[in-house]
Amino acid sequence: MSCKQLCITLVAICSALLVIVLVRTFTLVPRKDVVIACKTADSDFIKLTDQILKRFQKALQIDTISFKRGEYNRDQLLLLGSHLQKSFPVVHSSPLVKLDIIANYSRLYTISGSNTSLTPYLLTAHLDVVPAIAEEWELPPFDAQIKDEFIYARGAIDFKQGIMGILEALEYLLSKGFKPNRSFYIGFGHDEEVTGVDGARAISQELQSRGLKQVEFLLDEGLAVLNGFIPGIKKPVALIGIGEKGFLTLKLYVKGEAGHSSMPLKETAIGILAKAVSKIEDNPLPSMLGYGPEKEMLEHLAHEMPLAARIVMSNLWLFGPIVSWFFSQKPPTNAIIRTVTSVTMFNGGVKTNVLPSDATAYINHRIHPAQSLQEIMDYDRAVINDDRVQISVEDSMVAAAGSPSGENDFGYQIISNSIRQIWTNATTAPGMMIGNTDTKHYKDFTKNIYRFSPTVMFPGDEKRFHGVNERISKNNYEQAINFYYHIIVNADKRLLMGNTDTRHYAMFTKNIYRFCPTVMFLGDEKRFHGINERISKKNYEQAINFYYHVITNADQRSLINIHQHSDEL
Ligand SMILES: CCCCCCCC/C=C\CCCCCCCC(=O)N[C@@H](CC(N)=O)C(=O)O
Repeated sequence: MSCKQLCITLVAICSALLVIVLVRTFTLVPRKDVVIACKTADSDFIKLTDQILKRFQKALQIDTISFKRGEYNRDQLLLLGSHLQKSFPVVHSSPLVKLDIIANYSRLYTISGSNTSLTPYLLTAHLDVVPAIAEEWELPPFDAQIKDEFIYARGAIDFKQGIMGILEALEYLLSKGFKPNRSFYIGFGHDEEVTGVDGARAISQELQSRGLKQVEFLLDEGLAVLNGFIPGIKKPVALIGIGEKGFLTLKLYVKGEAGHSSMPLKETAIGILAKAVSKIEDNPLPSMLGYGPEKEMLEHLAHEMPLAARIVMSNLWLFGPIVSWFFSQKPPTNAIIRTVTSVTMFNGGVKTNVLPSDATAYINHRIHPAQSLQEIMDYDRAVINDDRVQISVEDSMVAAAGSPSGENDFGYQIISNSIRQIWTNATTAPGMMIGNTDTKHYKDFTKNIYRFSPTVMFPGDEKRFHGVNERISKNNYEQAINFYYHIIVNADKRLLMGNTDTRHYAMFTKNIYRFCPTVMFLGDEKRFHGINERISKKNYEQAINFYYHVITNADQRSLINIHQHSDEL
């Protein structure tokens, strides 16, 4: 090949790449329905009254701690149960609501809708919390005191705002005479923090034993309304978890030889294990960017970014390695691109002058959906590369596949629209839940599983999960209640509203109307996208005349000149 031919080929390749890059950059724009913003002045806005605030604080003061599987504060769970019972009298006395206590502490509410042809949906949350080291907190973790408009308490964002928010919304709706069309379930597990095997699993079994085969969608705790977490985006980003990382907890064990510390061996069990753990920390797993839900997330968000970032994020096939490096720099973004590794426990030795007879460490991996448990085990074994370290699986779960997040996916769009009604300046996108939830116990009921917590977060707040100073602002708790209100109201519809092309014109006007000049009788609705779609000749004539009048009427300067027929002029 001559030099000239080489140059032409290179220019052709670069031009082709440029075209692909630009086409992707400007065509990846997600669905945006026109939603009616929820305003504090709305007649159905649920205001955070003193009473509502007090019962939330009371729920937070009850320390429903889970310690390990089967080990949780049973008395406190019962106390929380009676607090819910007292706080929501309408919910607990409504003929539309049936409550079952499952496995002694978990709660399953069945809310009966009038239209049995609609598939029910499921809202879930958990009653338990993780322990808290009180001395490290600014305010005591189980007092629920308020400072600078924030309520500080263990469970404030994980996840008693969900429990109380859902019940406040339902109490309000029922007290206003709400009678749902679509049935729904509310499941509150009591041991989510220790994998939900006693609570959520039992709720799921109860639903199965009732013959429930399918739910339309499931909404559980999950990602949040994030401010400043995603490089390049200033506005809040509400991420809806469509997938969930798996986990793998490995036990590393080294058998040593006890003896007198005055005559040490070259290496002790603790020393051998420390080296293994150190190698694990020094060798993070590779980035999987582009192979899981994070790809969809970045492609959804690209159009919100400045041009350079937009080009990069729309074309991960080309710029993946740069983005991987960038995302690796901070724990929250690092968590979404790879399987992460945390050494969470290390035990060895019994006395200062005794050589340890053994040592144990636990490694907790959160697994990216593109990787298998076996791959991670093999990786660790190769990195440790020391047969004296025995590796065994303590617990595991494979990652959950991505739930649908398309333009016509009912559950996803209901959640996305409800979010945008509350956080009107937020953009929504599918994401990957980096922690684990109770959703694993419900996966047989639907592939439409979504994980979203109505929690507003700023950088640094992620450390409050299971950490110190967990808190929620009063305003955010009010938003959480109203978010669940809208979920219940929106999900009660049969079909997605705004399922038309109008969303593509939303930027031009807020005056968007949807009407078909079609005469319908009961039963005709099945003809839409069904069989025997038809229109009468007369109706078609009416349709023509309807559009004639739309055009002539809209041609007026203002409403006063509207007339019925031209012969009336
Ligand atoms: C670019 C986007 C970055 C994403 C940033 C995420 C910021 C933080 C948002 C949500 C964090 C969610 C993590 C909390 C998990 C809460 C649930 C939980 O704790 N589950 C337990 C359950 C268990 N024992 O299996 C868990 O350990 O995961």
